[in-house]
Amino acid sequence: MKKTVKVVAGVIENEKSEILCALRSHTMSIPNTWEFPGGKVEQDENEQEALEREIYEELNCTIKAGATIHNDTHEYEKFIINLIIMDATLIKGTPVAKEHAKVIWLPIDHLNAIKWAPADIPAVEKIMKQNE
Ligand SMILES: Nc1nc2c([nH]c(=O)n2[C@H]2C[C@H](O)[C@@H](COP(=O)(O)OP(=O)(O)OP(=O)(O)O)O2)c(=O)[nH]1
Repeated sequence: MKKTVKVVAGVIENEKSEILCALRSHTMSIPNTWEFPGGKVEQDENEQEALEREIYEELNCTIKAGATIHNDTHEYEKFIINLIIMDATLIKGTPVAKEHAKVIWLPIDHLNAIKWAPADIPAVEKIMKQNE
């Protein structure tokens, strides 16, 4: 049976209404695809805590996790992901790619110009639709 992995990811918006997008490196799982930064929820932490921890570890900045905007499952070849995407507010610092190949800020109406991890596609469509 495939394992289900619970992953939190953040939609971080800047003052120009651009969204932070992160490129998974060739050494990561699901390589060379774009994602909302975040990661797996560990035991003994809630979803907000997990997101705030992951963003600090991966991007060296402090965020406050907000409302959940997407919560769905997607079946990959090797595992099932429960992807929970939350709004996030940058509190301190500037995001720096410590583990990703790079990070970029994209206007919402350009989000579909990059190749997203398959589990993210419905969320990207939802975010773009809400912005129309
Ligand atoms: N952070 C994040 N991960 C995502 C997204 N969409 C998506 O399919 N994923 C997948 C990629 C990874 O397989 C998993 C997140 O785990 P992780 O960020 O801790 O990745 P990792 O490279 O340490 O994981 P792994 O190699 O041990 O599998 O969820 C997303 O938007 N954000």
